[in-house]
Amino acid sequence: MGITGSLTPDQLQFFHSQGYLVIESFASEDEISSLRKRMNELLNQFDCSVSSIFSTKNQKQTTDNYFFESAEKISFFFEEKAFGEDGELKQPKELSINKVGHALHELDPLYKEFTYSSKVSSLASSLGYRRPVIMQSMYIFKQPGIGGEVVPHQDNSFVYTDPPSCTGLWMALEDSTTVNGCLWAIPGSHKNGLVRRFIRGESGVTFDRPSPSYEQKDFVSIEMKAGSMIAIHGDLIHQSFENLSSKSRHAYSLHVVESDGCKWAEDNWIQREKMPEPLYVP
Ligand SMILES: O=C(O)CCC(=O)C(=O)O
Ligand SMILES: [Fe+2]
Repeated sequence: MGITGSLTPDQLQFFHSQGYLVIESFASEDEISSLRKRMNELLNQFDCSVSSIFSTKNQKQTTDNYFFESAEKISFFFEEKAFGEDGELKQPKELSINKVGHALHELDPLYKEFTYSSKVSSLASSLGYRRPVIMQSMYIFKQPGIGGEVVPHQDNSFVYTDPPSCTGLWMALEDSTTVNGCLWAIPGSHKNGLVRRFIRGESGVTFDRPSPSYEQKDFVSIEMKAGSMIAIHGDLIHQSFENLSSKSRHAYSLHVVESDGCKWAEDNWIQREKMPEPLYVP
């Protein structure tokens, strides 16, 4: 298909030594505003009053099913702190959603166009993918005041193939700073391997091991301008803090895996009838 890589040798060297790489101005202002506008339309169409996530009977089962089914849908997940003690939203739904996922990149034409664009393919090609498949997409809001923390983790724990092959592609749709909850990572931590997996079993999802504890001093903050993309090695330890500021921190996040010679794990939380189309084939 003639996909050529877009990264320079210096950029690749940085990625391999540090476990991440920020690519500035990956998306244009027009692309960012149209992705944001489209998300606003999707949010307006979302009727949370009829949503099954408000059901009180069999809450765990309902929540688990909503999560599992989101693998092939455009589903909405609330911020934990979105609700008051009365169970009602404390602010409008647009300011209550934590994320939208996990098949946005396949089902929404605009998100699909961006995800399957030559720039995303070139980036995947640079990173060495032969037959890359985007297994999940998320629009992450990190809402003002209530945007929840994301505890230290490795993306390979959630998006596992044998051998591991996940890379996170996370694009800032608004400036992301230490004030509104930017990403933090332990540079080089991808060299220490995968520490645990997130497994789907009979009674839901669990981690197979407890999390190690990490020292905050080992993390560096990764501030990014709107339109910048970060590629995150699947074994890199990264996190983000709660957003207590008055500014949101929207991002579009993709997780890509190799489908040529790497096997999707049958105990990953995402199980699909049909794998998504690869970005390109060898
Ligand atoms: O958006 C965040 O704060 C974290 C997202 C993340 O860890 C990911 O997309 O892999
Ligand atoms: Fe992550």
